[in-house]
Amino acid sequence: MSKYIIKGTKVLLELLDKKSKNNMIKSILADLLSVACSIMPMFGLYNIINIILRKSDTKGMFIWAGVIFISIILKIIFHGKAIRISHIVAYDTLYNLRKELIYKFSRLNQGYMDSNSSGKLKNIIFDDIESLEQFYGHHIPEILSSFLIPLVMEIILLILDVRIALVMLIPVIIFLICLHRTNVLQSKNFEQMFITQQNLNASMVEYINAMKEIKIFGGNEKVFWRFQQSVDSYKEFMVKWFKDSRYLMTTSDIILSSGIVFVFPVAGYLYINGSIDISKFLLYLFVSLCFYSPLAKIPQFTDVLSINAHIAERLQMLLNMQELKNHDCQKTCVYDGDIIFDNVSFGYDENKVIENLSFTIKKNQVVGLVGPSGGGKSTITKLISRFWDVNEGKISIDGVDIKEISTENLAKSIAYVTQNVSTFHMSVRDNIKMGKPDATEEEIIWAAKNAMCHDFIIKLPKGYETLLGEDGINLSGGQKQRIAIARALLKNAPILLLDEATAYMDPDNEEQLQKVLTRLMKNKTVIMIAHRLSTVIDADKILVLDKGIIKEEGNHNDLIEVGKIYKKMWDSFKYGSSWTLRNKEAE
Ligand SMILES: Nc1ncnc2c1ncn2[C@@H]1O[C@H](COP(=O)(O)OP(=O)(O)OP(=O)(O)O)[C@@H](O)[C@H]1O
Repeated sequence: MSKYIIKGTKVLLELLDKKSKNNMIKSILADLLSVACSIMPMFGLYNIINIILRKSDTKGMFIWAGVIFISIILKIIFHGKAIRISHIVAYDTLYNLRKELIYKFSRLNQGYMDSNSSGKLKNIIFDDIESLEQFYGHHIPEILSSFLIPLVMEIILLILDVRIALVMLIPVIIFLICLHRTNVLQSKNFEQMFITQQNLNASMVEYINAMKEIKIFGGNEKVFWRFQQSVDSYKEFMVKWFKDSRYLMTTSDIILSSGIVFVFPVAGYLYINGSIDISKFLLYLFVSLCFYSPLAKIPQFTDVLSINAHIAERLQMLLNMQELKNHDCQKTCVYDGDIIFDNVSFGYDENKVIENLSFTIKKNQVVGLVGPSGGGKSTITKLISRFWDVNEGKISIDGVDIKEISTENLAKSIAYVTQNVSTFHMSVRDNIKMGKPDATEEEIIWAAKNAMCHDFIIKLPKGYETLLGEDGINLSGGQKQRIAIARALLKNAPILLLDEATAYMDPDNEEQLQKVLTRLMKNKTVIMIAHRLSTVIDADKILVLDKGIIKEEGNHNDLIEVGKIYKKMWDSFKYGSSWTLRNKEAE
């Protein structure tokens, strides 16, 4: 076995918890007993042949036949037990790994989730982890018997006749050389295989997700070409790999099934020159028929083991990835003081999105963030929520660096409504209740009414019980946003982040909702990002952000008086609104 497989097997075993390790030992012990029971029939057969040849002791023959029968039954029982326990280990481990991984994802920098496609993440959580079942459920007990049965037979043959024992080994040696060479080739290719497989998976998900845009804007050929290219490169890679290893693979397959070709002439020669009697001759032939079949399973094991070992290493790397720094807060506190950006710099990659940014948002202040697209407005709200950690500088709430606040506490303190709201595959009521899991019916309806979604919810087929998501109802963008606002209202967190929270709504509804929000935002610290400037007109302070730098700061009237960027934006906004009105009037 190559070093790679040994190292990978070690990693696979490290992924087991203590209970599973103990169970694994039980499974191996049960399989060892089953191996002992597999050897017994050989003795029985040897004794039966002797009795037949001597034509004596027919009673003894039936006793040996009974021993063979009982050994077979015991083998079935022990092997069944070994497999049952190993499957408990397998599914416990898959469950634990999936749970740990999902928990890990929630503690990782959001950048990891963004830089990995959903296809890739699904691949890791579902396919990769599922494939480990082969190792834990089958290979641990079976691989042992595949080695042990021939090993015990070989020891017995060494005691009976060293010459036959050595001849038996010739095909095994050729087989092991081929197997080793195949494994070396495999370990060289595995990394590349995973990359091509992942590209294939990602391009397939991209193709399916982009179907809507393709239908509207065309470009099928270009996107399909990318998909086709990853299918082609996967095929080419696999074909080349099999081409390189074809002789090694076929030799290792065939050499074992032709083991008798080596044993038969040597045993025949020894019988003819009187070195062994006919019972030994028959026994050796019989053993040569059974000796090699367990070994034939080893290439399958090493194949799966190499894949599993590679997956296990990647999983371990992922599980050891650095999490967002997350000191547990000593007090059970909810942070609702001033939010201070102190010389903050941040970039998603090497390019800085925000540079040396400093500002203060006082407790219970309503602050509007405006500015050209791509200026870093959403990034500011994401940094406050710690989707990412700042590269330099410090963000503090209530005087505490947010890196020192447990993510749980920070999450309790913030309600965040984004442009792209996700609803979950559950009832409307449960979707709203996510803001406060123990909310009463009255509270849910209060939140829904204030977020202006009660009216459309009661018109849904099952009202608040209507299922959303894939097999349920699809809500419009504006309706989803109102559900998210209802969630935020229920949560009643001291800090409210609204990132284009009303962007999908029509102007009449938006205005109404804005009034409700203004009322409910009292006694909360609010950061509001808006392209429609009418939304932030009443804010205590407006920050005009461009290329990650605050260009202007003040309330609406101050900024109009300054007469620079904000004033220009306001004039364009007014012109846009009046243009719409004039056109409406003309209709
Ligand atoms: N996950 C990401 N990875 C890499 N770059 C990103 C990521 N998210 C945003 N950016 C980049 O960071 C910059 C600031 O983006 P941000 O979304 O904060 O701007 P914004 O002012 O909110 O824009 P908009 O008004 O269009 O929503 C942009 O150049 C954007 O391309």
